[in-house]
Amino acid sequence: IIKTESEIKKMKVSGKIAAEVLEMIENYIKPNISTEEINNICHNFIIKKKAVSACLGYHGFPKSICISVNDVVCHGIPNKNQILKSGDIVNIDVTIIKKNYHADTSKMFLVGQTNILSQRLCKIAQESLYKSLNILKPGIPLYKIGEVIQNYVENNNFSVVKEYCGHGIGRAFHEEPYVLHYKNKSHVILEKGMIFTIEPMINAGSHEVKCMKDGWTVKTKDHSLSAQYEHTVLITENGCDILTWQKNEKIPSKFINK
Ligand SMILES: CCc1ccsc1-c1ccc(O)c(O)c1
Ligand SMILES: [Mn+2]
Ligand SMILES: [Mn+2]
Repeated sequence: IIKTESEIKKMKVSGKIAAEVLEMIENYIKPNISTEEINNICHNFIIKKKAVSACLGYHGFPKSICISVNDVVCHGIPNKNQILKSGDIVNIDVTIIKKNYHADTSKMFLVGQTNILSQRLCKIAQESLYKSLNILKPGIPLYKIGEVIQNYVENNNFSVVKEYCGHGIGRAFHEEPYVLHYKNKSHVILEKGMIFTIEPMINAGSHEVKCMKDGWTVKTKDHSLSAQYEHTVLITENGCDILTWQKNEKIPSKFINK
């Protein structure tokens, strides 16, 4: 769905708030904090920004953000008995609504001392998102996103989760176009004014996942680590505008359009 100029203005405001939640929480991500506490800190910040969480109550989700630790792929439920420890890798996924317009973003946080595999998995996951962001402009086919991500991830001996995808976003949390993170044959062509997320989930082992009995928590089938990064992007005249960009976020120069 193509957004009008006034809708784009509102989406930029929402995107900034969602990015600020992830910037704000950074200093709290240390050993011995519970994921429930992280949820509450983020919830209160969102309220202070006169916004609301889009996750709370969405299909019955019980908390305000998703926190997915280690082999949890996505939709981890904040829990007072889940205490972060040194070596954990943690995805915090934030979706807020401000004046009816959504913005959705997530990133990885490394707790204390993490091992080389954890660091490499997070790096490749983030770079796969950046490589896809770098090709975005009106006229390119949507399937190029999945092609770029899957090629980069598999060339680095990791795998791409297939069960979950990126999505159009605006007045609704999820709308067309749906954005696959692996090779596909979508006929959709990117147009100026399109707004959607790209949110690749990358596993250290097999791409296979399974949902836990709580009906939410998704884990890797082989218990390997998983990492995810997500941005909400706007397709512009000559490229894209990352609406959930963080102030100190930088695309390593090797990914800047030559
Ligand atoms: C907790 C929100 C939720 C519930 C069912 S799917 C989902 C979700 C979580 C993170 C997302 O980035 C997303 O697009 C959807
Ligand atoms: Mn998200
Ligand atoms: Mn999303």
